[in-house]
Amino acid sequence: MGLVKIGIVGGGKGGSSLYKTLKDIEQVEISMVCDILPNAPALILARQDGVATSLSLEELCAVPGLSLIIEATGKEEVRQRINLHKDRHTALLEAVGANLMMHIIEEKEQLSEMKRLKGELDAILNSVQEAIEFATSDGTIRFVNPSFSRVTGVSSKERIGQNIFEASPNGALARALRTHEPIFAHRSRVGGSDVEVVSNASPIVVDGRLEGAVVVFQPLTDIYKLMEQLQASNQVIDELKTRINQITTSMYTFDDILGSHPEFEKALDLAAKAAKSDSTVLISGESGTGKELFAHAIHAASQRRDKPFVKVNCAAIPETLLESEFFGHEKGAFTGALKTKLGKMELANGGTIFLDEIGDMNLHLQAKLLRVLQDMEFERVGGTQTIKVDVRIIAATNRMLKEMVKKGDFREDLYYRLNVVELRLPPLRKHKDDIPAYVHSLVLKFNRKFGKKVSGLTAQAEQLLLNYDWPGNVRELQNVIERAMVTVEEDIITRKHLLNLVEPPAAGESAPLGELMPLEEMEKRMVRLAVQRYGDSVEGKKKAAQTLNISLATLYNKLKIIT
Ligand SMILES: Nc1ncnc2c1ncn2[C@@H]1O[C@H](COP(=O)(O)OP(=O)(O)OP(=O)(O)O)[C@@H](O)[C@H]1O
Repeated sequence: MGLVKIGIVGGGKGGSSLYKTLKDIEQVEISMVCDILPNAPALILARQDGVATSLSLEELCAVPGLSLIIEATGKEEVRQRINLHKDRHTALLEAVGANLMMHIIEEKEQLSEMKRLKGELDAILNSVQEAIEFATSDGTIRFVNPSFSRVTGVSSKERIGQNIFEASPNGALARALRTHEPIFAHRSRVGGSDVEVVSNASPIVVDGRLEGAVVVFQPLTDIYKLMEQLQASNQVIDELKTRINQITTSMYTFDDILGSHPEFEKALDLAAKAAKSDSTVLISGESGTGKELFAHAIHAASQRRDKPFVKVNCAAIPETLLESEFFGHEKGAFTGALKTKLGKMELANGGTIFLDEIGDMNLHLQAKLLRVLQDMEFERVGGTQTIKVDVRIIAATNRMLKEMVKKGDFREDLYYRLNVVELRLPPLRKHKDDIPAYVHSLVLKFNRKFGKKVSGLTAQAEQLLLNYDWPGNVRELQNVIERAMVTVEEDIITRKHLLNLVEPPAAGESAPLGELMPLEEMEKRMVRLAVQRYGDSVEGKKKAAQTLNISLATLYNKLKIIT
């Protein structure tokens, strides 16, 4: 269809509303608008749009090719004049007819808009997972979406037309209609089905009048399923957190171990061989000789290097918890066991477990550990299921296990089971030749840490270190060098920086240990000596307290009095 060219006569209220409606219709071209008043509203609009305007009716009638003239003044006289001047092919539509036509156009537009909205709404309602039901104010059910039938098993055919006050009188929809109030998180069964649901319903009020209400609901099973999934995910997260906190990979390798004294080299060779096998290793040596360092290095050089390295300090775990620490526990196994917890054995699966201070493990647990070493099987505390693991054992002790076996404090069978490869680390006093190399590497390390440029030690200072007996071994040497590096202001460590650190305390406190002195004085000296030896760190203080056979808290109290 070609363009319908229209002229509008009359630019008042009627003319301008006609103008507005017609100008948006694609097939229509408004050729001209005329009125005797230059500022008639339709004329202003037309000018804004670039549409021709005129003050003369005759001029409008003369526009060539006009299909239609709409007379919007409602005046008989105007109609007659148009008839007189218009081309005989041009139709004339009077205001009444024009209004009717406009009304039809508007209705048609509204209808197509409603159709579009309905299409969109249908698509939404049909695609949502939640069930939706609508009822009018008298309770007649008018609409259910496909999810409604999926959730309840009741077809839309069955449901639509029923009355909600009979079908589901206690449901959220009926309540919203009764109370005119929204209803939230309402739990009920859908009438006509056995499905328990959680619903939200809202009344629909138009111009203050209740038109109906709509309910949206989900079956409880879906919500339970989600909750279960959430709980399961949380449990996995918790377990992973625990694992991450407890598992470390080995932090040191053989490259971090210094020492070339023949006796020390023997230990290194044996450790390197042990790393290639899967055998259990028992590392013995005084405190601070590097037992843990060796354990790390063995793991790092073994086939298991990419698997966990889990350390258990057998002396630090309270006896009552030792078993649960090792083997884990089931939820509710004892008061405080709020959830299932994996033990160190399970955490170390595939890797290495380092049993530090093994000599401090009680006999009951020794028996259990022996069984585990033999079968690599155990049960969690409070559990019945046998758990099988593949773990390499490295144990360490600074106690004379053999002596303990003789006294009956350590199981002989366990001792032999652990002692497959025995690695004895010599005390530092037995390989003092290595001291210069240790010192060199420590000076480099602390230069980096403290931002200093210390080049080394004077010969006298070095001699002082070589004369000392190093009861705390390499750890004590580390502490001494660290303290000296903190105090040194020059670029070389001299004897004076070390004196207080490696010699018995000066004047007043200098009585050799063979001499008698007040017990109180003796205690102070021992506390000082222990902290000097093991260092100021918490770990150092723990060891000092352990060696002095007092609790950490007591050690802190004594230090407060001394300083
Ligand atoms: N041969 C070594 N080369 C370099 N550093 C060493 C050596 N031996 C020990 N160390 C260092 O000394 C410190 C103490 O070592 P480690 O903790 O391994 O001793 P330990 O024998 O396990 O002590 P404890 O029995 O008190 O637990 C660590 O910082 C370690 O890195």
